[in-house]
Amino acid sequence: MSSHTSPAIELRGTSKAFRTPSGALHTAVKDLDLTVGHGEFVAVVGPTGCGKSTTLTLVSGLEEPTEGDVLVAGEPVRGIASNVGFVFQQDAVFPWRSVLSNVMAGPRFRGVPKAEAKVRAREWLARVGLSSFEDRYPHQLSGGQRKRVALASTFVNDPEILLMDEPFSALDVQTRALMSDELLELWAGTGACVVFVTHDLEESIALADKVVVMTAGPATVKEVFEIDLPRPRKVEQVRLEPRFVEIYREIWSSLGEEVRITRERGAVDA
Ligand SMILES: Nc1ncnc2c1ncn2[C@@H]1O[C@H](COP(=O)(O)OP(=O)(O)OP(=O)(O)O)[C@@H](O)[C@H]1O
Repeated sequence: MSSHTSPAIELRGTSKAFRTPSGALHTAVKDLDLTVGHGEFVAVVGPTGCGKSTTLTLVSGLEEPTEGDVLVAGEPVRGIASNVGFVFQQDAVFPWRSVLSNVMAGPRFRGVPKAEAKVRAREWLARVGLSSFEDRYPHQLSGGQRKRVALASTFVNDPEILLMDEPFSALDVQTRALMSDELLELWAGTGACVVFVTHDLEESIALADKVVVMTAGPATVKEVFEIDLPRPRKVEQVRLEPRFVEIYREIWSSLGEEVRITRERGAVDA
């Protein structure tokens, strides 16, 4: 039974090793301890290839840890749970379904009657500003609009946990800032906790309550920074504040070191 006295997500001494095609073991995540509270927005930053996505796949139940525990609401993760939503870099939309049908799909799969699923889908389409696009197909939308469909399709299922893996990295800079603001607005009303993986330190500070810096691979938590910027935030405004710049410098001095280690390894491997 899940309990609100337990954190939303807890990884304890978690490791994950993959068998490579040559038969060797590759450790992607090692002795990782991480706690995410209910309703908390946590961003995870780290050098490329360090194990950020693997950490998300462990929380999602798509992969099992080799060692240690992965708990959601105090219970070990077994398979993909229905209270977890995902948004990835690639838009997880059905190309053959209209916008409305895409947003209805999650509730329909969960057994919600068609009429009710339609009402809920329309509510979320209104919130992401796509009411007049409900009959369109994904290929008839811009990248930002497709991302809004993906967000509506995720939030319509009332997820308690939202896992996001570089969701906005394929978007242009302006659309990216708009989507970040929209995400904050959508999230604010839900009480869901978010784990948001990104390469972009500015994005992580603008969005999150906590920024987790991962080490050069295998991933483990190096440092956790509390982001004491007030909410509600607008990403384009908050990044100009002196406190933002201070936090950026502080985190970069930790993250930059791991990025350098990763680069130097790359130079040696080359
Ligand atoms: N299924 C797999 N089999 C073998 N190795 C894997 C597998 N999945 C990931 N890896 C390896 O584990 C390491 C961590 O990968 P992961 O995708 O978690 O990193 P990341 O930090 O998300 O990377 P990026 O920032 O570049 O997206 C990498 O070296 C990757 O090659």
